[in-house]
Amino acid sequence: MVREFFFEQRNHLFTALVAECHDVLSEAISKHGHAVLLVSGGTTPAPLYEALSKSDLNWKKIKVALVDERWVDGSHSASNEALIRRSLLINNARNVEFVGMKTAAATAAAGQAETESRYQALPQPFTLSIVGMGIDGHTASLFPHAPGLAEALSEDNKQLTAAINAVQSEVTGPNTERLTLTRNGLLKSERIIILFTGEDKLTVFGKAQQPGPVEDMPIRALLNQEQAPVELYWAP
Ligand SMILES: O=C(O)[C@H](O)[C@@H](O)[C@H](O)[C@H](O)COP(=O)(O)O
Repeated sequence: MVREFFFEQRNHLFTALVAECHDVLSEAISKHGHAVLLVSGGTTPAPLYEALSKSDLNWKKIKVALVDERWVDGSHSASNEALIRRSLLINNARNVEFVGMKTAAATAAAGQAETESRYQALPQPFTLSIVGMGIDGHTASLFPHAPGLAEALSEDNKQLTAAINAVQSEVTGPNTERLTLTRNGLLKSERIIILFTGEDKLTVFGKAQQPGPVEDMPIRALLNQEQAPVELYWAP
């Protein structure tokens, strides 16, 4: 069951979402002495990250890691690590511990083992994962019918991360080589927040909430489960 939070304006959405992220992370620090925030890339979340970077959280107690990454260098315009460094690891959050996914390996598949060991070293459960959704129903880098998807979605796959080659997707652009949290990696979060905007994506999300193959709309992996509470934050 997804708790849905709809807003008439995006600025109202981001104001509310910053407050929730602040409360969730603060509560985790109070309870566990630390918090783990997993963040996605894309064009939507930067206002959230910029506002969150100014909040008075105890950032020394927080680890930030990626939900997924395009297999490009940190200097590349498509790098999610670069997005996070310029939009979240600034202001009060400028010194927060950050765990990236990209390694020196030539491909995501070759780099996955090193990235997996980085993520296995993160405290579990993760506190909060912020994920987006593409118009094709993907989330993280779990793209419909992509090579590597079945393994990444498998309930038997205990790996936290997987390599995906999103060659079929019409939304990835040239950066099809991806490293992503798996279904089970995502469900290690105490809370998952799905963040997207626009009427078109809301229509797609409504379709994803209907019965159908998870391979057709991989965001269904987050909807058809009882392990991690999921919230949707949406505005037009
Ligand atoms: O690496 C990425 O691009 C993201 O992790 C990806 O999963 C993103 O959340 C969706 O593609 C939505 O992207 P937009 O916010 O740009 O629509």
